[in-house]
Amino acid sequence: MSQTFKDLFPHEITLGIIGGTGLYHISDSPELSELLEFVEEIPVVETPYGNTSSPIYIYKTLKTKETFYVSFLARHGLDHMYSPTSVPYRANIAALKKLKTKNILSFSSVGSLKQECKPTDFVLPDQLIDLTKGLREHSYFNETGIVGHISFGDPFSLELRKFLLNCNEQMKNYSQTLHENGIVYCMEGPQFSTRAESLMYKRMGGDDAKCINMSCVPESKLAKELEINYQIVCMITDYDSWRLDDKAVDIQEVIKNLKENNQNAKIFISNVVSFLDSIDTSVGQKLKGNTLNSISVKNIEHVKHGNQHLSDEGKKRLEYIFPEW
Ligand SMILES: CSC[C@H]1O[C@H](OP(=O)(O)O)[C@H](O)[C@@H]1O
Ligand SMILES: Nc1ncnc2[nH]cnc12
Repeated sequence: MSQTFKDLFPHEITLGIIGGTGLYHISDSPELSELLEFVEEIPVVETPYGNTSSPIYIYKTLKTKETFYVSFLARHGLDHMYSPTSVPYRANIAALKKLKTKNILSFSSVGSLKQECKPTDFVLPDQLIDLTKGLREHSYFNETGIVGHISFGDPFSLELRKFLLNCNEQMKNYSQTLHENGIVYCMEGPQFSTRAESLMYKRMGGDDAKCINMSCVPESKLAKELEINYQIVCMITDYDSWRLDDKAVDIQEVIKNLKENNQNAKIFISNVVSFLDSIDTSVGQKLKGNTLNSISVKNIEHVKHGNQHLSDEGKKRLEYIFPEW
């Protein structure tokens, strides 16, 4: 049974976690069960953009001075039913916005484009290159009758990155290799790249080309449109297909490292949850108002007073994601 937004959770969510391939739950982790108490399961949420890909699980922190709420959603569904092209990205991010989510920490399995970035290493990219092919809905403005062009020069939240890097630095006993910046490419898939494509991406990004996945677009763009801080954590499973003396990536190669990566993801999450007291809760404020300011001047009147360009459906959708407008 799906649930409408009227019944959603009353508290603000400080950290909304999105799990990717292989990461479908966080409640099975011994590290996390000491830090987080399960509060509520919100069944698949019905939004004006369709249903979310999974229920949203809500937890509260146990060991922080202040109580924070943390949520978890599985990007591809609990049974991995949605391909990277068919994930209901707009519904997922809209539901997180409705839950008053301030920060999104998104996990993704990626191929490495650099020798030093080894399978099971993590990357916290600071840039992305969109290679998707226009098959996914990339914006909340489509079909509304208004036009918005948000700034996306910094696709990931600088403040959230700083907080995450700080958490990582403070965890002295944490041995996971984390590459602290670089470019993540997002391809359409579902097939992996050819060797020629893989080599081209590697050369195109030079030293900064770190990894490739199929899912941070449009997720990151939509989070920015809804003024939610967003950072992707890339977990390397393979060397993609640029190493000509090695075999080209296949799913068996990816699966080999999924278990270890997902265990490390849970350790990463526990580190972050342990430090939530030090998160700057005003970080989201920087994005506040950005999207309204990105709407073309002529359209502002449509938002405020409505007119023939704003359809009833468009209005319903905008009301869901931006009730403050
Ligand atoms: C299973 S390999 C390709 C698949 O894995 C990644 O998924 P996610 O980002 O959700 O962890 C990649 O983006 C592809 O969707
Ligand atoms: N080599 C690869 N290309 C795209 N997405 C991936 N996810 C995991 N490995 C990948």
